[in-house]
Amino acid sequence: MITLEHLNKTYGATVAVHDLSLSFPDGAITALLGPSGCGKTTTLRMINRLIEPTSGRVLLGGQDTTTLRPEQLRRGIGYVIQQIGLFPHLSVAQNVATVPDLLGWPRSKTRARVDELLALVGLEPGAFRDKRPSELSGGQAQRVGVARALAADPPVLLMDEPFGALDPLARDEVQERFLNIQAELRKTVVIVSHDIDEALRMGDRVALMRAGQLEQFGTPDELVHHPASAFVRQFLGDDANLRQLAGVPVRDLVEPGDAAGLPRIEAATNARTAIALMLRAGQAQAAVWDGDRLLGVVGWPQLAAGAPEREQP
Ligand SMILES: Nc1ncnc2c1ncn2[C@@H]1O[C@H](COP(=O)(O)OP(=O)(O)OP(=O)(O)O)[C@@H](O)[C@H]1O
Repeated sequence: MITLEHLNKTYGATVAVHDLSLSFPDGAITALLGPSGCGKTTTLRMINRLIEPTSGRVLLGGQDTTTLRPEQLRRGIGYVIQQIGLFPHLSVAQNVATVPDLLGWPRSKTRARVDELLALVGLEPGAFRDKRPSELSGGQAQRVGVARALAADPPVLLMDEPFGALDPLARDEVQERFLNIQAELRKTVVIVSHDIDEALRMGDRVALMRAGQLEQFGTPDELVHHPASAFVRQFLGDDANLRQLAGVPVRDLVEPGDAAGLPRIEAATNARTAIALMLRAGQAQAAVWDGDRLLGVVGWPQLAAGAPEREQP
């Protein structure tokens, strides 16, 4: 759906993006990853024309984006940034309704949509609809930002370090929630991150950039197990395997077995956390529960075997 063709952006003598050609798969999350200054944000912003390319093209559903008016283009593209920029004088509901209001949706339709989205991002509409941004925690504000970006149901969502300002616990929670939402909505998502854990966890695909160019594009498994260059291997680090486990819920690794006396872990717990819990409990196995349903057990062999190939959308 989104295709970059020989995209370049220069600022005087600085080459921010150099001859970048890349297609972002439909209905999947692609993480743009790379060291500071490698051109991630510039690339993202050329998709919604907040930055105009020096040369090259961006195609959206086959259409050259320069044939669309920027405002028209941006209404079809949700945009979430780190400093979410909620309007402080507007309520949560009014913030989420920004684009539907611009599009002139009837009030009742907008209201229903706002409540639906707040529920989707895990904010009880009755409790949060009328709050002001200043009354929200960082994680709650970020979820309102996601709800706002999804309000007009855009097929494409661009996210620039969306969870970067959150503490690790809140970040884990919001990432998990976003992945659950995405499993349902299947938007075409491009997420900029310099956080390797986040990119490996969130990305169905990862585009690793270096100095304005694409170093490797592939699934997290491909980057971890088949790095295309020494740079990729170094950038992901020696513990890339362990990092990747942070993206695998233990429900994917469960095997039948005797759960008696084993420590309990929830099915949604990621494999890396599971290892930590088992270490702490001094056990080589744990029982995996989905609420009050016992799914089976996981043990070192499954966990140590590394992350399985993930199903690709
Ligand atoms: N408006 C600008 N004027 C001049 N140079 C710029 C401008 N915007 C970006 N650059 C330069 O272009 C390069 C790429 O910047 P960009 O913000 O895209 O990197 P990034 O990968 O998103 O970095 P970070 O992870 O630090 O946000 C950098 O060298 C940056 O200094």
